[in-house]
Amino acid sequence: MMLERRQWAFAGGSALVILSILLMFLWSWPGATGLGWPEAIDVAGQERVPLAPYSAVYMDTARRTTPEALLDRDPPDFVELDSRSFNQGMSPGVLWVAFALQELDARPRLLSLDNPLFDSVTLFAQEEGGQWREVPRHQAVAWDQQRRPAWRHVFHIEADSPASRYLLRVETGQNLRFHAEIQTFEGHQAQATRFWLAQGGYHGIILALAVYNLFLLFSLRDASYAWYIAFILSTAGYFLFQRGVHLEFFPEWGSQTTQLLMFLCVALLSTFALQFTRRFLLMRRRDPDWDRWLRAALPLPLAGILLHVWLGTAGSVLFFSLVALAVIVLVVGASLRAYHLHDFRPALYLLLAWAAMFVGALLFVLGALGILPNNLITYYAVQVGSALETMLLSLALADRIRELQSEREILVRRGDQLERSTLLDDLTGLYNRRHLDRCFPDLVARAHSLGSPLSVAVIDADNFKQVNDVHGHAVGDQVLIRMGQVMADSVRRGDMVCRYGGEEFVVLMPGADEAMAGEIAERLRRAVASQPQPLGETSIRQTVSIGLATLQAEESADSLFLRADKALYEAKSGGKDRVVG
Ligand SMILES: Nc1nc2c(ncn2[C@@H]2O[C@H](COP(=O)(O)OP(=O)(O)OP(=O)(O)O)[C@@H](O)[C@H]2O)c(=O)[nH]1
Repeated sequence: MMLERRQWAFAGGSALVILSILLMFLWSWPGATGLGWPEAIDVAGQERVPLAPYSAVYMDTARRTTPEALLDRDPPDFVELDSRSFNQGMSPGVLWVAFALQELDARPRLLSLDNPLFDSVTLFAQEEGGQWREVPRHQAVAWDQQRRPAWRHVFHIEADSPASRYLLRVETGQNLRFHAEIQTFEGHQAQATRFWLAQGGYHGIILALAVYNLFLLFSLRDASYAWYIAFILSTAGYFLFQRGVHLEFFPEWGSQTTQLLMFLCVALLSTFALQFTRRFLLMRRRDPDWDRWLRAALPLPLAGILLHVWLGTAGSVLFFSLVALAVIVLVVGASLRAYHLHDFRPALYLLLAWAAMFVGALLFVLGALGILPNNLITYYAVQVGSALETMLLSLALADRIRELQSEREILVRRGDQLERSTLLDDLTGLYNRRHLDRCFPDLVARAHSLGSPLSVAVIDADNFKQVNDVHGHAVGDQVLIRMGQVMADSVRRGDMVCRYGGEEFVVLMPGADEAMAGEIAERLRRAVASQPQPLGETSIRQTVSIGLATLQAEESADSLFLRADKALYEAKSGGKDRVVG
């Protein structure tokens, strides 16, 4: 019984929700209406007046080309739109904007649209007799000083014969979003100047950073610089085409070519962003799991270009929006992982860079949706975000080099330590036999080539077995350590003292002839004998026997060593605690 009541409640609730959605849908469904004219705009004394608040907007899915054809239908079949922000997303038809103008003041006016990428934009004015005529396009002076129709959809509203009613027709296969203003010539000029300043500033920053990082690429030979340059150039390319900068120089390119170039730039910048992130964060080595996802996403942008013809403009916009979203999720995820999981500090700059771009895009979208005012800040927000992103990425690269260098230094230091530890004797800290074997032949060769003397002493502790037997191995070790210190202190700087093994030592004396070597060896013998190893109340006096030999002409290292060893044998058999050589 309980279960049944619950089922009823569930069904009732669902029905209520579905009903309210249906009602909301019907409520918001725009009905067909006749063409209504909004209140006439009074532009007198104003430099720039936005058109949106003073206009009525209609969607004509039959895509009629003239006002006569549009108004001919009875009952009318076009639909009045609620929005006054000229932002319809992907357009299902032709947008008609109706507005009326009050008598103009003495200054001529222009109607200017900020989006240059529409397929066709026409302005119609109603004559006294009721018939419609096409308003001529504004002839602008281009970069080559030639006058030609403005590429930015600008219409010349004649001052002497102001028509009271106007119809603006906008047709496009892409996003139907624009901002329109009625401007004086001066207002128009000021806007154009600001536009070129902003574009010049943005592309200047990108170019400067591209050149700077190109130098770094050549000197550091790190592929992440190449991917960075490719990424910022394709991003700049996107803005160049999106803003219509190229149309100033190539007005014949038109909206279709521009659209394709924009898709190409988005595909390239997505690919380069992925590659840059993979390389920058050394993902193949440090985060292979996440790297697999980035690699899997790599072919997507290219596929979008290949599928472009089949997808059409609307499909391509959707496809590339999804690709861009996937790329953002992947690169932000990779940066977060690098920072949090692997403590890679440069990833923080990367995150800041993506955040700058994201905030810029958000402001732009909010401006476009009419949630924020559609002003200079929101209009240029993406480009400002992109410029900030570019600079932060450049900082990220610098920080990364510093981080990698310090990592490398630690490795080198560790390597040095390792290298040193393989050359030194564990017990005494003197050089070990391996180092002696490596250096001895080199020193002999150098002595021969320079004609300088070289002597070698082979030293053996006397009766050392007794020390071990009487006092134990640990005390024996202490005696060996102390002997090593005393020997190292007794020789000259540049002489090399090695522990050859057990209680046997070797001293190489470059530059020491027979006499000098004898002096050094005698000093060493005396020093060892006169500095006993303290042991509780008493001490252990240790002596050494030394065999000496000095390099002869063309003698080999082996022969020199053998002679010194023989001399040691003589010193031992001669009574120990002496130098023979
Ligand atoms: N404590 C200690 N003893 C060592 C070490 N290496 C070798 N010995 C000892 O040194 C002693 C060498 O003894 P022998 O070769 O008989 O020579 P000796 O007693 O010094 O006699 P002579 O060389 O003839 O004067 C042995 O008892 C070895 O165990 C070491 O690293 N530590």
